[in-house]
Amino acid sequence: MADLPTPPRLPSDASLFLDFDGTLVELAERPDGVVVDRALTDLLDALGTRFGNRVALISGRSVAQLDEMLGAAAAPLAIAGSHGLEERWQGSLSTPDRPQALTDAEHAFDDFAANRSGVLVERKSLGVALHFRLAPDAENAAVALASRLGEAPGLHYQPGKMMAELRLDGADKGTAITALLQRPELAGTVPVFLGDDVTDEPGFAAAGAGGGFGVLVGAERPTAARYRLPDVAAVRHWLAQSLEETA
Ligand SMILES: O=P(O)(O)OC[C@H]1O[C@H](O[C@H]2O[C@H](CO)[C@@H](O)[C@H](O)[C@H]2O)[C@H](O)[C@@H](O)[C@@H]1O
Repeated sequence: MADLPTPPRLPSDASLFLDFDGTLVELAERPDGVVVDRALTDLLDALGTRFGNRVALISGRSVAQLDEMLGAAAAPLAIAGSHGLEERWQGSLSTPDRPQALTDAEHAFDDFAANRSGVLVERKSLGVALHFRLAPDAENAAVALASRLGEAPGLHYQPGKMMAELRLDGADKGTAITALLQRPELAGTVPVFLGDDVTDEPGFAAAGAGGGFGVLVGAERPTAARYRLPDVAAVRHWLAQSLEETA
C-alpha cells in the first residue's frame, strides 16, 4: 500500500465537500463531546465567502445535529446529513420519513446498552448509533446486533469508528455528492471531498468520478481517496492555505 501524497492546492473552480467528525473536529469519547471552536466557525465562514454555494457538509450526523453544534455557521452551507439521506440546499430541507423499524432498532439498542457500562445509544432523525468507544469489549456483540438488525427491509448497517449504526437504506455520501453536483450552481466544478471514515469511501469515489478527488484524513488504509492528510489540524491548515492561494 503506497503512501498517499498530500493534496495539491484547492482548484479555484472546486466544489468543497467536507465530512464533520474526525475531519473538521477531533473525535471525542462521547458523540456529544465534540468541540466546535471559533477557529472552525471562522474557517467555514471564510470558505463560504470564498466559494459561495460550493461548500457542503457531508456528514453521518443529522442536519439538526449539525445545526445545533455549528450554530449560525451551518445556516449558509449546503448539508447532506445522515450519511446522505437528507439534504438541505439554500435553507430547504428534503428528508425521508422515519420508519417504525428504526424505532424498533432503537429499543433493541437501548436494551443492549442497559446492562453494559459505557455503551451509549445516539438517537438521530434517520439513524441510531451504538457507541462502544468507552466500552471496547462490547464491540463484537454490538456489531453482531447491528448487522443482524440491519437485515430488516429498508434498514442499512453502517459501520463506523468505535460504533455500529443503523440508518435507512437508499443513499450514501456518494449519492449525496453526485446529487449536489447536478445543481446548476455546481455544474462543471471540480469536486473535492475530505473525510476520515468508511462511510466516506463512496464520497471519495463520487468525487473521483466527477473529475475531482478525495482526501483521506488519518492513517493510511485502503481507500478510494487519492490524497491524504494526517489529522484535523492538517485539514484546517490545508483549507486555510487553499483559501489564501485561491483568493
Ligand atoms: O460522517 P461524520 O460527520 O464523520 O459522522 C460519522 C459519525 O460521527 C460521530 O461518531 C464519531 O464521532 C464521535 C465523536 O467524536 C465518536 O465518539 C465516535 O466514536 C465516532 O464514531 C457521530 O456520533 C455519528 O452519529 C456519526 O455517524
